[in-house]
Amino acid sequence: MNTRPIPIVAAGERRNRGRKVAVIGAGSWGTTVAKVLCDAGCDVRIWARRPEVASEIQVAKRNSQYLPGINLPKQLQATSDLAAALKGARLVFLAVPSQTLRQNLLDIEPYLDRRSVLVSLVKGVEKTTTMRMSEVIADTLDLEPERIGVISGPNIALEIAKEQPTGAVASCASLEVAQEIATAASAPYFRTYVNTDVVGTELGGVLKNLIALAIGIVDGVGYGENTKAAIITRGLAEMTEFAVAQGADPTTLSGLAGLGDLITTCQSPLSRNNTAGRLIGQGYTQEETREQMQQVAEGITSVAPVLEIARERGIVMPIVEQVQMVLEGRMAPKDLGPHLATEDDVPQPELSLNATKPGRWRRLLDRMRGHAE
Ligand SMILES: NC(=O)c1ccc[n+]([C@@H]2O[C@H](COP(=O)([O-])OP(=O)(O)OC[C@H]3O[C@@H](n4cnc5c(N)ncnc54)[C@H](O)[C@@H]3O)[C@@H](O)[C@H]2O)c1
Ligand SMILES: O=P(O)(O)OC[C@H](O)CO
Repeated sequence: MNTRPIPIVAAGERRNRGRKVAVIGAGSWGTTVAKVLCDAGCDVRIWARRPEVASEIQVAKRNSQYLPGINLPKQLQATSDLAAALKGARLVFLAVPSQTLRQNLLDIEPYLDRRSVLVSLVKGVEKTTTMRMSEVIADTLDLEPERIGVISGPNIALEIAKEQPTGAVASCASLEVAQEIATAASAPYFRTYVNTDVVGTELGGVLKNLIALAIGIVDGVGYGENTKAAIITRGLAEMTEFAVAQGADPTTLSGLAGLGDLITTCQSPLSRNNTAGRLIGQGYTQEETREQMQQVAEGITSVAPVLEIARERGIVMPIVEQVQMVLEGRMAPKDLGPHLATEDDVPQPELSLNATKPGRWRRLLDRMRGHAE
């Protein structure tokens, strides 16, 4: 019997041989995912809005604006022609800003194969509708859930483009389709797990951006690690409560798409959300920060729609509320940290979930006093 281990690359290449995939959007994340897909053995076409970006990727195998210094795989094909990018693609990965996705979907609709699966790589919500990206896809293209997927995780593009190892989660209502997506997007330096919790996977990516803004703000003020650790810990509780109220599985939020992504975005100076927060903490206005940022910082746009949903559903999100107050100039950045607790007179027990909800708090106190319901 031949017991020699099969090299992962070869196995991946074999599984993906002849698999045609498209990536829509050639910013830092779209280009990085295109590299991962190529390294996994897929036949990849990336669409860039600007012809000069497509041309640089196609000819020089570089995307110098978004991934400076990275050599892209020689087999990667790039185009600014949507029809050419989508021809024959069963998996279509979407890496455009959240606020343009709806229009981008309308643009690609005529060229989609009727069996195509659309995979969102986007970590924002639509401001005008408060919809998650999978909801925008379903709403715009009227696709069944088995044709909509999501990938999310601790994924700073430049690190992955340098082949520094990490993981992510591919999610779809159909486990079989999630596995197909994960197989296509698994390279030796990029391990993709699967789940069927689209809501949790998607919201993990959205909500960690809001907590990373808070971390950036206190970093800009000059606060240290205690403040940040408190925000990350309480932030995860806020994220989990919000996501579970929308139907997410809480375990998703403690996995790569939740805690994992929260850690990387809060720690990395490469994170755009973290950077935007830091500029605001240093005293720049929201407008000045937007001008300085050359790239998408999804968190800034997601604060208002997330809070709109939270308020409608009675979910208390003190950190995100304070981020909004700071963004709008209603709170000084230096005041964000000390106000992590609610204004209740009674000291609260620390809970991973719902510590801020008065009803839950009262029930918990009752239980602690031995008056269980
Ligand atoms: N960069 C990362 O590390 C990373 C990792 C995971 C997820 N994401 C998510 O991926 C999404 C895309 O982010 P990114 O990092 O690639 O952003 P980016 O700023 O690097 O690139 C954005 C891309 O969108 C293009 N674009 C702008 N307006 C457009 C329009 N109207 N139509 C089509 N394309 C348009 C830009 O030309 C650019 O190619 C975001 O939701 C982000 O949260 C990013
Ligand atoms: O640069 P950010 O803040 O958009 O974060 C990038 C990724 O989402 C990290 O997983």
